[in-house]
Amino acid sequence: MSFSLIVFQGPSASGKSTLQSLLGLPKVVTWTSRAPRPGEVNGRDYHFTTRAQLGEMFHSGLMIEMNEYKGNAYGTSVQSIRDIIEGGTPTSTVMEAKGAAAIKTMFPAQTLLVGVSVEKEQCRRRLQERGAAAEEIERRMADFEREMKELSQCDLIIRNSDDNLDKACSIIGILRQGLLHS
Ligand SMILES: Nc1nc2c(ncn2[C@@H]2O[C@H](COP(=O)(O)OP(=O)(O)O)[C@@H](O)[C@H]2O)c(=O)[nH]1
Ligand SMILES: Nc1ncnc2c1ncn2[C@@H]1O[C@H](COP(=O)(O)OP(=O)(O)O)[C@@H](O)[C@H]1O
Repeated sequence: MSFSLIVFQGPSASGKSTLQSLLGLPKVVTWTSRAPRPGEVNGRDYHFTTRAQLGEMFHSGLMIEMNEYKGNAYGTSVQSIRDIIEGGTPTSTVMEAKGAAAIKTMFPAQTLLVGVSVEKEQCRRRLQERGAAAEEIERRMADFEREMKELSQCDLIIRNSDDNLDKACSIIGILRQGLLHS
């Protein structure tokens, strides 16, 4: 396996960040206009910024892609992806479907798109447990079916249901072995 960029894609609370952490590779820190959640750290979880600054960066050619998700803007810097492709050290990131497709189109041979699937009601419960407000939960659940369909663009799909975490961990373990020892 010669992939240098692993992109996790899936509905909100499907478990993208959980599987990304289990994979244990360096992470691309992307940019967002959304407010930090409790416990999130600027520069570690995201570069938190304003929509205006993100737009300026995009129009100055500093961003490889910028996409909208549930009323907030998200984007990946050109430099962060260039560093990975040139450096060759496997690195991971999480993205919504359009950004993931854009990166795959730009770097097809280096990018592995990993879809994360889950049942709708489990997803809703996880969002509730994460302490999201009811309105926020409904906003994030509104496109659940579409987001599940969009997983068809992925190279592989990991089912991360409540009863399947062990198997999901095993798949991530195999993936890690393959990425680090190829
Ligand atoms: N296109 C794109 N999507 C991103 C980027 N960074 C994060 N995302 C995606 O934006 C969506 C919302 O992320 P977030 O607000 O952290 O909520 P989450 O869905 O609970 O992880 C998720 O699908 C992320 O994978 C980025 O740089 N570009
Ligand atoms: N297989 C699983 N079974 C039960 N809970 C899970 C599982 N995977 C993730 N979670 C929990 O679901 C919540 C959302 O996971 P997270 O990785 O933050 O999702 P995402 O990054 O897709 O928004 C977290 O509280 C996480 O601990």
